[in-house]
Order: sequence, then structure tokens, then C-alpha cells
Amino acid sequence: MRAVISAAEMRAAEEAVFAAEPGVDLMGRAAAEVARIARVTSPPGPVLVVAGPGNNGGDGLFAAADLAADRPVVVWLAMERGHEDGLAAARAAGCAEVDALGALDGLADAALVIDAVTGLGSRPGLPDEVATFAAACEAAAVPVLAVDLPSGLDADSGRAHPSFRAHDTVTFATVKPCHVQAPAADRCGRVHVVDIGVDVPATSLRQAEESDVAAWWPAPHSASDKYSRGVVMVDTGSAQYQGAALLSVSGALHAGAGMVRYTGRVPSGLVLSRFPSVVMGEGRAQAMVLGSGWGDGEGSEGRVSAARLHGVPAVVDADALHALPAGRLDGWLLTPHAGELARMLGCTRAHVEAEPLVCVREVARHTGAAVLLKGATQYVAEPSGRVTVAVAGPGWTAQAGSGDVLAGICGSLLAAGLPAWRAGVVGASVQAITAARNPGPHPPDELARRVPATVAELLASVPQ
Ligand SMILES: NC(=O)C1=CN([C@@H]2O[C@H](COP(=O)(O)OP(=O)(O)OC[C@H]3O[C@@H](n4cnc5c(N)ncnc54)[C@H](OP(=O)(O)O)[C@@H]3O)[C@@H](O)[C@H]2O)[C@@H](O)CC1
Ligand SMILES: Nc1ncnc2c1ncn2[C@@H]1O[C@H](COP(=O)(O)OP(=O)(O)O)[C@@H](O)[C@H]1O
Ligand SMILES: [K+]
Repeated sequence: MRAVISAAEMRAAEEAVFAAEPGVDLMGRAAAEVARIARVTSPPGPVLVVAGPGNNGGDGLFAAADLAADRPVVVWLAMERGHEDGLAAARAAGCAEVDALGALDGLADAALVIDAVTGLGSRPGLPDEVATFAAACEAAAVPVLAVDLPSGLDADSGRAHPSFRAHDTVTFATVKPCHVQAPAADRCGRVHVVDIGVDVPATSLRQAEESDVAAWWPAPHSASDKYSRGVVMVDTGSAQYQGAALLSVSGALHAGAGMVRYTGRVPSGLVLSRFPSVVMGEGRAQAMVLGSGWGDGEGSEGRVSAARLHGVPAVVDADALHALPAGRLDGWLLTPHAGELARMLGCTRAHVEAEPLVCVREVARHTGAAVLLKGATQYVAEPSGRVTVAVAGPGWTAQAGSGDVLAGICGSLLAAGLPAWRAGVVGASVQAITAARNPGPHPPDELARRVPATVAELLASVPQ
């Protein structure tokens, strides 16, 4: 798990290091890591460093001096001023200097561009000449390595702004919001977090990693039986949306439920013809899945309230989200997409997309449930205000039916005893990791069938 910290928190953490160890060369450490990552991520060949006027430019200039030991390095001071000591080091190491036109010309030969225009001090957007250069990098398909973050982004938000598009980003100590929240995160490429000796503070925003999913997956052991692994009772689908029942049942089974009971309105023959292990009708269960594919049918409120009488936690998806009973839903997991969250809050989808953290925290605080906001970035909020971002996956998952599968996966994890927030994080992450490992336009039911292989690979990666 990684803490996601703001620019102000990073600066405070750096200040603490300077206070404890006056004169410590954090910039030297940062620059050495930038040069190291540049060497491992790019082919040999000339490097073009675009340096801004502040300390981000300083990192870039010291990295330029380092890289000049084994390849030609050209520096463009994009705002004319440059970090004094960094510039002296680059000059002493033999780096050539170019102007804006020279930088554009140099793209033809460059094996790598290092974007060190702005970092934590970045105001959103780019000066015109830099924006032109950033666009030229994309057009020429030259790999870009961003120092700390792609210049032009705001470190503290996931919003899109005119910026570099990096293939790789080197950031220090831990990630910042722009690295984990789409659409900004899409501009960062692969994010390399490097240690420069700065302690990371605990925060209420974290990012889950594959290793967390592996560690939290409820693997069975020799004393397990179908009941102890968790029985999940699934009430999904309708005459109009029969497929939703199959998809959520498939998600539950492929995530390892000990037993799936189906209590929805889709004919049993249809469910059993696809999934013969499913038991039809009510019975004891450790968790429920409600709402996927109910449609606007009558009686949703009654169905959710009746489910509550079972006294076990539920995953509440889709149409059931708008039929929540009054009172706290401790231990439950709500799985809205942005449009459904907006309807729950009485605001616009655009507002949810602009302020996802505020919105997802608000519903968790108000309902007492954990809330998984689905989309390109998946946020799981707890009533305490803590938010965990799931492992990100490719846009292939953005298709009708993925949410139904995900609800079933989360139901199995809830039935296995994971706390609701963790069931949401692990469920969303395993679906995203599966999509990342199986790139291409696989339908959601096909991806569900590939979840077990992902789980097996993740568990094999855990040291015994
Ligand atoms: N502190 C440390 O010890 C360590 C810090 N480290 C590094 O320092 C970085 C932070 O450095 P920083 O604070 O100097 O800010 P930085 O990102 O260089 O930008 C400020 C400059 O850019 C300018 N500017 C901003 N936006 C602009 C825009 N849109 N268009 C045009 N100009 C714009 C802004 O102009 P001004 O606002 O002054 O007019 C100012 O001159 C951090 O990301 C990391 O890389 C590492 O070495 C580890 C140790
Ligand atoms: N841009 C995206 N990148 C990755 N995954 C996405 C993206 N957009 C949506 N998803 C995933 O697609 C699914 C969509 O869920 P939902 O809208 O509820 O679909 P449905 O109700 O049709 O099943 C979710 O699992 C979500 O995580
Ligand atoms: K940068």
C-alpha cells in the first residue's frame, strides 16, 4: 500500500529531513535516481533535457550532468532561467545548450526527452513554447521521462491540463494525486517511486498494489469447507436484464465463493444451464449481492429491506442503490459508477467526476457503508473518510456487464470475511489486473473466467 500525499505534505516531509540533517543533498539523490531510471528505460543515444527555472529543473540539470558521462546530452532552459548549481554542473559535464528551435530540431535524433520543467510547484498548463514542444514529442513518438510529474499537471489533482505525456515518471518518496487519479494519471505512463531518504507521512488517501491484493486474497486452507469459505446469496437480474444474473453469478463463482445461492427473478433453468453448481433459493449465507440488472422494476425498496433482515452484509449495485433503506449500513459495500453516485447525492455526474474524493467520502459518511466508485480510477471510501484507490487497469473493462461481474466478485470476498472496504479494493483490483494481463476486447464473462488464473499468479508471487 502506498500513501498518496499532496505537494504540501511532500514539502513538509522534505523540510523535516533538512531540519534533522542540515545540508543533506536531496536534489543530488533525486537527480541520481532520474539518471538511473533514464538509463534503464531508454535505448542508448542522445538525451534532450528540458529544464524549468525551479528545483524540478535542478533535478533535470544534475541528471543531465550525470548522463553526459556516457552519452550526448543537450539542455534547453525552457524559461531562460535555470537552477544555478545544476546549470553549472551540466555545463561542466559538457552538455550542449539549445534554444526552443534547437530543441525541436533535436527531437529527430533524441533517444529520450527528460521533462524537468515543473514539478511540485507546477501551476496547471504550459507556456506556449513548451506546449508546442510537448506536442512535438508526442507527434515524433520520442519517449519522455518526467521528473516528479509531467509538467503542466497539478500535483494535487487528477484533472487533465495541457501537459507533457510521459512514458515514464520518476517521483520521490511516494505517489501524489496526479499519479493515481485519472485522467491526469494517464499522462504519467509507468510511475517509478524512488527512495531519497524522505519519510512518508500516513494519510487518508492510499493506493493499493498487486502485493496487497495477493496478501488479502482469502485463499482456502486444509480445514476449509464450502461454508467457511463463504456462501453468497445473489439477487440480481430481471426479465429485462437476464444476463446480469449470469454475470454476477459468474463473478461470484470465479472469485471462489464456497457456494452461490441464486434468489433473483431469472429462470433457474437459465442460471443452472450455465452454472450447475449454483443452489437455487434462499438459505444461510455470509453475504448478499443485490441490484445488478433489476431495472426500474417495482418493489426495489422492499427487496433491499428484506435482504437486510438476513443480518449479513450486502453488495449493493445499480438499481438497488436508489432503494437504500434508512439507517446505517455498517459492513455493506455500495458499488456506484459516477452517474449512480451523482443520483444518490442529487448532483451532476460532472461534479462527481470533478470531485470524486469529496463525493465518494460523502456517501460513505452518510450511509455508514464502504463505497466503491467505479470508473477509470476506482475509489473505495470508508465512513471514517479513508479512501483507498484500487490497482488501475486498462479501459478494456469499460463495457456493459463489467460492473455486474465486479459486484459478484465483491460478494464472494465479502462472504469470505473481508471487511467491506477491502472486498471493494480487492475485487476492483483483481478485475483490473485480469484485464491488464489479458489485453484485448474480451467480453466481461470471458474476463470473469480468467480471474482464477490471475488469482493463482498473484498467490504464487507471495513469499511462503
Ligand atoms: N524541496 C526539495 O528539497 C526537493 C525538491 N525536489 C524537486 O523540486 C521540485 C519542486 O521544486 P520547486 O518548488 O522549485 O518548484 P518547481 O516544480 O520547480 O516549479 C517552480 C517554478 O516553475 C515555475 N512555474 C510553475 N508553473 C509554471 C507554469 N505553468 N508555467 C511557467 N512557469 C511555471 C514557477 O514560476 P513562478 O511561479 O515563480 O513564476 C517557478 O519558477 C520537485 O518537484 C522535485 O522535482 C527534489 O530535488 C527533491 C528535493
Ligand atoms: N476507463 C475505464 N478503465 C478501466 N475500467 C473501467 C473504465 N470505465 C469503467 N470501468 C470498469 O467497468 C465497469 C463498469 O461498471 P458499470 O458501469 O456498473 O457497468 P454495468 O452496469 O454495465 O455492468 C466497472 O467494473 C469499472 O470498474
Ligand atoms: K516535470
